[in-house]
Amino acid sequence: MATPTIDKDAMSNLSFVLNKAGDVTFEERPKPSIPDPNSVLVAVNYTGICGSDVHYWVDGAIGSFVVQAPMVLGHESAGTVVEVGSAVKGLKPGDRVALEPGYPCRRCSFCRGGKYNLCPDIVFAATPPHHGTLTGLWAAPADFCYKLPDTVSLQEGALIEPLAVAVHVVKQAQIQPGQSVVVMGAGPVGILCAAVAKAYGATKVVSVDIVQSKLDFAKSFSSTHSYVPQRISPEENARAIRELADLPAGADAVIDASGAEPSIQASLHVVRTGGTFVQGGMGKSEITFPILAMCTKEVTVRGSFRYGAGDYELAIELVRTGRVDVKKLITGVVGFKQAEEAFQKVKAGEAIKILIAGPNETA
Ligand SMILES: NC(=O)c1ccc[n+]([C@@H]2O[C@H](COP(=O)([O-])OP(=O)(O)OC[C@H]3O[C@@H](n4cnc5c(N)ncnc54)[C@H](O)[C@@H]3O)[C@@H](O)[C@H]2O)c1
Ligand SMILES: OC[C@H](O)C(O)[C@@H](O)CO
Repeated sequence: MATPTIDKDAMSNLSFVLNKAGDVTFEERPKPSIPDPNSVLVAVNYTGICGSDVHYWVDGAIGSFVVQAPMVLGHESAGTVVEVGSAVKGLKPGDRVALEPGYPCRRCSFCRGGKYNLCPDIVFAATPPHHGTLTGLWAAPADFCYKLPDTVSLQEGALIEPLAVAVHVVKQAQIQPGQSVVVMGAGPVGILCAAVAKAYGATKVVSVDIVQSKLDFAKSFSSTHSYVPQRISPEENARAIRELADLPAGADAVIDASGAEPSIQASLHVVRTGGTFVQGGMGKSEITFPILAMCTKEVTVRGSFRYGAGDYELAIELVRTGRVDVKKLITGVVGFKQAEEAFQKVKAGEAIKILIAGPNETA
């Protein structure tokens, strides 16, 4: 097939810029060029809104990451390759790609040890001071752009990022076929963790959330059971979850995708002796933690941060094979100029995932 000609000079590089907390503007920024022979230029087609984008928009900071200069938001994107560097193999103009938005140094002990998500010098889109992908054109290393199969749409491609987060969490949980999993939180990440756990062979997947409508969606998507925490102690909520799902010994694995202290506490009581707990949610930095339950049950406790080697590939494969139907998470798609309204809807809890079309997207 002939390579399509894409005129990058005719493209807009309109960007959605956060100036400071609550203050966003649209700005036509200088077009990036390919920085080195192994990089590509991508026209961004669709971008999802992550809770972290909303946090930066509302508070101007997440923990020690503070927006000190105007920053383009967004990091959940898919796009179309416009131009490739001279050394790039395997990608050509016109290819549709999911963008992995964090670029590690490739030289530190974490990168060399295969855990590049832990690289201290990673340049991560829309984590200050680095600009994000809510922009027209994006330059990226070619090996962090994943070609989408023909049957996977660009809109689905924008959901590969949160799905890769869930893939990483589930890998950390080391879920085996036939096991039971409790997922605290049924936002996009929790829902996707539940779906990936099911794809890994978990036969009981319990979603827990304080919002009934989120649980209704989780049940329709992949969970086998759901539970709304009551105003009782974490131990009592854990007991209720075990009774509900017929797990008298507790769950093999528990994943926190809420960041909420009470659910982290309940997690340590619902996990079985010798089970695994994975912290994926990012809430308060310090909490009261049931450390004796962890000790006496010999619970394996793991963190999970972003995604690493193989996670994007597996996320794409889960979508290609229909095991995780990410389309169902898309509440709506808005034009680029409606980005702020889309952020408002996500903040108000009116959407699971809203996609923002890129400024060059006409559909
Ligand atoms: N570890 C990582 O690399 C990584 C990556 C992306 C997101 N995150 C974090 O994962 C979490 C989930 O992300 P998301 O986009 O789904 O966010 P979200 O805010 O949409 O989902 C959180 C869910 O937790 C629920 N919740 C709140 N309190 C609860 C409680 N006491 N018990 C049970 N559920 C409760 C909320 O109702 C909500 O549905 C967030 O904390 C986010 O910051 C972590
Ligand atoms: O999906 C990736 C996450 O949103 C980011 O790690 C963010 O939460 C912190 O920079």
